[in-house]
Amino acid sequence: MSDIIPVLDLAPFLAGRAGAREALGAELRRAFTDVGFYFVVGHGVPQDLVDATFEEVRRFHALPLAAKTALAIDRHNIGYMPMRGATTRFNALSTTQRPNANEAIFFKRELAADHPDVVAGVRFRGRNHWPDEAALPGFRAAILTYCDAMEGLGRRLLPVYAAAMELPADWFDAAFADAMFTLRMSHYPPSEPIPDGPIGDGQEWGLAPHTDTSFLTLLAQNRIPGLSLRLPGGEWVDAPAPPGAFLVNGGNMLRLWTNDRFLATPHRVLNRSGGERYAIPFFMDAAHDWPIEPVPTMVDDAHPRRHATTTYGAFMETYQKSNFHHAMEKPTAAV
Ligand SMILES: O=C(O)CCC(=O)C(=O)O
Ligand SMILES: [Fe+2]
Repeated sequence: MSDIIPVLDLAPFLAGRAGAREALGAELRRAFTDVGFYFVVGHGVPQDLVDATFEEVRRFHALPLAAKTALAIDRHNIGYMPMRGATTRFNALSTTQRPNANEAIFFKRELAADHPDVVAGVRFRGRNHWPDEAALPGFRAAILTYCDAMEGLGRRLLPVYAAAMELPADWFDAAFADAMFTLRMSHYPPSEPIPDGPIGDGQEWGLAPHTDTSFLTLLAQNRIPGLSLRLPGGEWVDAPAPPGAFLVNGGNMLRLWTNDRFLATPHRVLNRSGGERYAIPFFMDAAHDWPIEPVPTMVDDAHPRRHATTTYGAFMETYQKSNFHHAMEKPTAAV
């Protein structure tokens, strides 16, 4: 399936086979030490659901622009971000100050109007912006179903992450009981040559090189290529897309939890397919106020603690200001 990216089969673990969690944990640890990406198969998510969600992202972006801009992205980072609405600035990898050539709509956990966090205006705990049911029948229900399936898969993976860190199986359960998550539904038009420089091999980036912020990113396999990732040796490789597998990686939050012992591998998108490309990454993190710090098994004399305790809310506030035009106070230098 892939020579470079390890493939983890969840089926024996989900069937309750003795020793399966520990065996997968060892594979996961190797994946995050050597590559920073892995495929998961035997995950229990029906392919029909993935196919249906790709169809929904295509339907959404085919709406008239006015219907999309009516759902404009807000301070919770929920809603529609227009084409070239973000510039990757947060990390030292970025060679560009040029905005990314994609548009996207972001959804988070569906919260009721009377949820205490909504009432209190807690940042990143806002309400989703849905298109009119008449304009896009069935869209909301389909997206909620996909988010449930992704949250379920993320949750099923947590005991394996605990095994990879030599922690008890339930170590992450409480932290992720009310997990933060974001479904990003992106549209990348065919890449355009740019007149004034060698960025992206003379093309405009669909998404410039970046690391994710997440603990866990679940990326449904794409029939349209365009994603590449940077191996620890510095070489960029195109991500293969085996059918039925999810491509999984971790971001800055996983580094925080693991005291920088697990990789957050850079990746980028350039849509040279000649057609439209869509993607539906699902990002998962601990609850909004959960204290996030290096787990005890990742700190020792040889690996002194490298991060102060933070929370999703505090971390993301800083990140958003640096990268998303709608959240910016002033342009920030790369850090
Ligand atoms: O479009 C893709 O395949 C990946 C997107 C991605 O890396 C992101 O949204 O963070
Ligand atoms: Fe990413």
